[in-house]
Amino acid sequence: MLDEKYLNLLAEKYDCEEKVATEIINLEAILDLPKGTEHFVSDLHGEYQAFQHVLRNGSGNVKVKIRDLFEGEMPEEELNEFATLVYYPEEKLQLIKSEFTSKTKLREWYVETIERLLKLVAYASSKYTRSKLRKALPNQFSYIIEELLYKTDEFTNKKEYYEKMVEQIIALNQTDKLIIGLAYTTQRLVVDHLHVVGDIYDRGPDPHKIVDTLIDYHSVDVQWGNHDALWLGAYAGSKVCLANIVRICARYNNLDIIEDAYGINLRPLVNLAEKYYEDNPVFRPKRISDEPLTDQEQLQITKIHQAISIIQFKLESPIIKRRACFDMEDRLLLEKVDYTNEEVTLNGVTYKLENTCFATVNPERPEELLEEEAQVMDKLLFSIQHSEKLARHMNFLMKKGSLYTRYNGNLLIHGCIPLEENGDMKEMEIEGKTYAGRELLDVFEHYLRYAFAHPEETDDFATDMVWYLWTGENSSLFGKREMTTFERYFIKEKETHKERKNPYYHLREDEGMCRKMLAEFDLNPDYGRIINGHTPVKEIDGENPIKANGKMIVIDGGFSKAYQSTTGIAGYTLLYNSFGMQLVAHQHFSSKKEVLSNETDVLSVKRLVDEELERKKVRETNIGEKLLEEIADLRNLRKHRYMK
Ligand SMILES: O=P(O)(O)OC[C@H]1O[C@](O)(COP(=O)(O)O)[C@@H](O)[C@@H]1O
Ligand SMILES: [Mn+2]
Repeated sequence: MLDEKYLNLLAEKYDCEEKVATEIINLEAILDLPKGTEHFVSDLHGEYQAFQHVLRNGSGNVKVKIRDLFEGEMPEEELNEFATLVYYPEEKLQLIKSEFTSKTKLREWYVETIERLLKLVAYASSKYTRSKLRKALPNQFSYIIEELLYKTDEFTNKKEYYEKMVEQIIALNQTDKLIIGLAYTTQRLVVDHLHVVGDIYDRGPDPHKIVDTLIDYHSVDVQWGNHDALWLGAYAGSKVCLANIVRICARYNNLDIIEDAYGINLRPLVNLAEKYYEDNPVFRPKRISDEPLTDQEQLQITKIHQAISIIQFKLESPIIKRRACFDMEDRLLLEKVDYTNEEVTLNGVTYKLENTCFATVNPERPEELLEEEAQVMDKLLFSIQHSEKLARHMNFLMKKGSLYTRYNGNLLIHGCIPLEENGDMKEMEIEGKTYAGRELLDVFEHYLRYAFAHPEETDDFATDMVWYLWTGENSSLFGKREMTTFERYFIKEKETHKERKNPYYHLREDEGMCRKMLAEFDLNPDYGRIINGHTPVKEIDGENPIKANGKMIVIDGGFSKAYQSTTGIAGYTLLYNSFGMQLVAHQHFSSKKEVLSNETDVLSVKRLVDEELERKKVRETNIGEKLLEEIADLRNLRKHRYMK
């Protein structure tokens, strides 16, 4: 029985029996609609343009709908042109219009295009309620579009009615806006809910634009990646996380993100860098941007990259020392260095150091920051915590994000569930208590949320823990024994660069193991799957993203341009509609310009993961569960208030 207070509140909204009944009827009907389409993406790594493309074409879903409707009726080129119009309506309209020489012909094209778009919207919305469709329509035209969508079928003089309306739309110069609106409505309808399985940030140039897009997206959740946690950590007051994000931006020639997108003043860091550092080949920026760097610019970035890397290594030491439970003593590398001979001994082997830049390191106390370095970090932290835009973006990540998500029976997680070689959940002792599996992840998330809520605390356990999530052995986001950043910069021998992966990464090939992990998260192993990002699937070497008899799907295919040569493709995405699950492999995306002019859709190859035996309904989804609860409440209200 619901308590009286709650019933009273509910009765305020449904203040007569008819309203209660109407809502019950409405919700019951929704339960029998087919489940909405879920779209999964991961490891976007700042590649805004490529992300936009898969979002706009719904991982090929828009084209499928267009084909269903118009194949045979339109020749292939026209199909492609129409699809491109739906993806990039503003730009494509301009291109198409510029090719018309006669007004009458353009008018004919308008009439036909509007009609086609209306058909497409009607088709794409056929599994949704009218109210949902209404919400997806461009506000200023919703009335007209609804008239066109619904009335046309009912009247015998439908042709005339339709023509009259379209004629007026054209006469009043509203056509372009209407076409654009209908195109966006289609994009929105083909995907009901978007999951971003981590790593929005780092390596690529535009993570901030991706987050802006996600903020405006109609329905989305995020599973944090290790790179996202790094940004959250920086904002939450972790200086070592902050040093890392600046280092990665310098490494990939993306300091614009920090300076221009988030408005952070890098001057103090630049001054420090100019004072202590020279050119150094391993610290030259990796990413070649559209506008090549001048030698001067490249040199400056190279210096910044060294300055911030050394600060990062220094900042790691005290954390490792004060947090025994992180078990990272072997990462106290600055202290292991023999500064006279420029050597370091790791696991009993002595290696020569190359490309060193230890001008600010005091061999007696290597972890000590110079006064200037400390000031740089204080200033950087102050500006990062006062960037209005970053605050907005980080708050969004907190609101819509989590370490893992249980959704419609599946487990979505960026990295891993730390395991022992024998398949047991790996334990970690934190502040005197031992955790493993789901409990461990919940504790991690608790600390991250605590750190975020207390940005003024910079050296407390929770803040250090966020850095651990980036780089620690038991972190579900990282899942490797060590991050060999230091070795990769300073030691030539490749064996020192290796980062040993948690046994999870081979055990996940096993169906039984995946079932066990699903059960650990209270999901039904017969129906659920684990959806992972984080480790690039090397198609090139024949690796299969669908593992463990379909219980495990890894969708990091390399949106990140920097990684495409190792994966061989340009990313995977996953679609899950009422008929089942499909994996989409995307080929290299060159540019929006290329798509617009050649209408070559990025070739995407679909692979069936599984086909549902029966079409899945809303009733069987997370949303369905909520609706069932609402219905039960309403039935209660009906009984107690209206004695029915
Ligand atoms: O290719 P880069 O930029 O050197 O990055 C390598 C580092 O990135 C990591 O792979 C982490 O990033 P990912 O989450 O994208 O894998 C580290 O394990 C590794 O040390
Ligand atoms: Mn990752």
